[in-house]
Parts: sequence; C-alpha cells; structure tokens
Amino acid sequence: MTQQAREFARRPSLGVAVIGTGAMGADHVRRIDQVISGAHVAAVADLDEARARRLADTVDGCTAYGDAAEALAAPGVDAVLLASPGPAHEEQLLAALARDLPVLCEKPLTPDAESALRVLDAERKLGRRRIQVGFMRRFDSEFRKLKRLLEGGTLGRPLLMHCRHRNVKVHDYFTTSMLISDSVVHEMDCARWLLEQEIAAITVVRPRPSSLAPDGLEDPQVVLFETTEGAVVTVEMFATCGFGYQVQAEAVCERGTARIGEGHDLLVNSPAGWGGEIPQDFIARFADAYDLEVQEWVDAARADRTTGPTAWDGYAAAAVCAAGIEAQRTGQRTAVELVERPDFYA
Ligand SMILES: NC(=O)c1ccc[n+]([C@@H]2O[C@H](COP(=O)([O-])OP(=O)(O)OC[C@H]3O[C@@H](n4cnc5c(N)ncnc54)[C@H](O)[C@@H]3O)[C@@H](O)[C@H]2O)c1
Ligand SMILES: O[C@H]1[C@H](O)[C@@H](O)[C@H](O)[C@@H](O)[C@H]1O
Repeated sequence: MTQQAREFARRPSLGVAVIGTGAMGADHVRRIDQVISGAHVAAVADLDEARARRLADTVDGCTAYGDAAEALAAPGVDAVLLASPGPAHEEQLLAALARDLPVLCEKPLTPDAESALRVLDAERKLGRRRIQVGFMRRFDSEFRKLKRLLEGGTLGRPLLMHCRHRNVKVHDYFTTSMLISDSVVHEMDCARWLLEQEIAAITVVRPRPSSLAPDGLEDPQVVLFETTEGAVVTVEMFATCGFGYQVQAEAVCERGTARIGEGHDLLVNSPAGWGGEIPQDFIARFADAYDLEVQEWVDAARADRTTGPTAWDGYAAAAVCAAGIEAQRTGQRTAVELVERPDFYA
C-alpha cells in the first residue's frame, strides 16, 4: 500500500443517508453495506416508513425515518444518496445543498428543466459542486470501451448511433411521458457523453402500442436526436418487452462501426442448443457499473471532491426531456432549448 493509500484508508467512514428504499434504494443500501469500502449506511428514509424500517433492520447502526429532512439532519450523516422518484428530487437536493452535503442523485436530476435550473442555481450559490447524477452507464465497462474508441478517432467521426433500450416491465405508476423522462433520459446522457455534443432537436415516432403494455401506456416508441454538430441518434424504447433487459448501442462512424450490449458474456453449447442468458433488470445488467459509480462517489466525497456526471449534465438531459415530451404530444420535430452553460460547469 502506498503512503497516500494508507492515509486515505485512515479517513473516517462516510455516513450515508439513503432516501427512498424501493428497488434502487434497497440495492444501494446493500452495496454500501456489503460491497464497497469507505462508507456505511447511517440512515434511511422513505414516505413508507415501515419499508424504511424493514431495510434499516438489516444494517448495523442504521436508523429509519419517514421524512427525508429528518434523515439529512440525523447524527452521523455526512452525505446523501437520493433514490426517491424524480419528482421528489428537487426538494431533497435543495435540502442537501443547504446542509452542504455531497449528493449522489439517481437519475433524473429532476423531471423538468425549470426545477433542474433551480438546482443549478442553488449549487452555484453554494459555490462548489456537490451533486453527482446517477447516470451509471458512464461507469459501465462496455460503454467506457466505446467512449475510448470514439475518443481515439480510429473509426473517424461518428455519424449515427442506433440504440435499443428494452425493459421487461415497468412500475405501475409509469406513464407515457416517463418513457422519455425516466428511460430515454439515459440515451440522452450517453449521446451527449459519447459524442461530446449537445442535443439540438428531438422527434418521437409512435408505432402501434403493444397489446401487452398496461392500459394507457403507449409503448414502444422510437426517438430520434439530432446533435449540434449534425450526428443523428435513434433510440428504440420498449419498456414492457416482457423478455429481458437490453441496452444496446451501435456507433456508425466514417470508417467503421462499433456495437455494445450484445450480451455475449457467457455462451453455452449444450445438447438442447446454444445461447446465453438475458438479464431481467437493470440491477443485474449494470451491477458492476453501480458498484463503481457509488465507490467513486464515496472516494470523492471522502477527499472533499465531486466527480462524475454533474448537475449540468442532469439539467441538459432534463431540457432534452422537456422537448421530447412536447415532441411526443405534437408528433413534430422539436428544438431543444438550453441555457448557456455557466463557467462553473465548464
Ligand atoms: N440508474 C438506474 O439504472 C436506475 C434504475 C432504477 C431506478 N432509478 C431511479 O431511482 C429512483 C427510484 O426508483 P425505484 O425504481 O427505486 O423506485 P421505487 O418506486 O421502487 O422506490 C421509490 C421509493 O421512494 C419512496 N418515496 C417516494 N416519495 C418519497 C419522498 N418524497 N421521500 C422519501 N421517499 C419517497 C417510495 O415510497 C418508494 O419506496 C428514480 O429516480 C429512478 O429513476 C435509476
Ligand atoms: O428507472 C429505470 C432505470 O433508469 C433503468 O435503467 C431504465 O432502463 C428504465 O427504463 C427506467 O425506468
């Protein structure tokens, strides 16, 4: 161990309050408690206090609350992980910033651009970046390989990207606009990050809905982004495909193409045939990415730094979502309105 690593290990463990103890919150609590190093779960909070209590009972020294504000003010809380639904994020982010706590906020930063701008303002007033947004694909090894390949330039400029984003099923509170603001928001962030361009316009095309989608959910949809430098990204979003969790992307460049997400992890030949397994949800598909994301957040917070996707990235995606929801409604190509990027987020 180097001297620097020894010093780092001596720093006190980060006490984390996890807000929202549903699917993602419970998985992050398990991760902080059992997988990563340098942090412990000091508090959990959920509007459903009984759910929070059941989870707290599985972790030594963890207290449950029915209110996020109480958890943020609890003794031993040094940082916050928000895993409540998007509409609750603004209030909880502002409360965390008011206490100058580092925050890992599950995507989306907020569900609309106006509230995202209010969060940016609060962070700028605080005078230092405190928010990391949970765009976990940036921590996935396949996405990182694709990013490095595109940066290396051997394939020339990327012209097109084709993405497929399929979920087995969705929560019963899922709506057609959430296909954009909760699901395609990942492709918005990936496109911005991989291509290093903003998204200038968005179009949404709706095939006939699957008869297996819940009533009122117009699923699947095809979404097209045009970037500021003229690249085009297509996204098939199918949130109730029923058979597996698939996130795939193919970049088409001037001198070649590159694909990720084909799921070629383990291929088995057997008397019954050949093939592999399809993960059934994001928790299985992105397990390693979430581990790395949370570990990097904890390491940065313990060193009094902030890393990863910023509140600006969260706002930029929210602005594309706003245009996307409008495009869904009108069926028209819709321009994205983005405020000028403050130097604070350069
Ligand atoms: N990065 C990813 O791949 C990924 C995957 C799933 C979910 N998410 C995000 O994580 C967040 C949570 O999603 P989920 O699937 O775990 O949802 P969920 O519905 O399973 O859990 C949300 C929990 O938050 C609680 N809650 C609601 N309002 C609250 C409030 N104001 N304060 C405290 N608790 C509140 C609910 O009672 C529920 O227990 C969302 O922002 C979602 O978009 C991200
Ligand atoms: O909240 C979830 C999560 O972000 C998943 O990664 C995505 O695949 C789903 O579509 C979305 O509903």
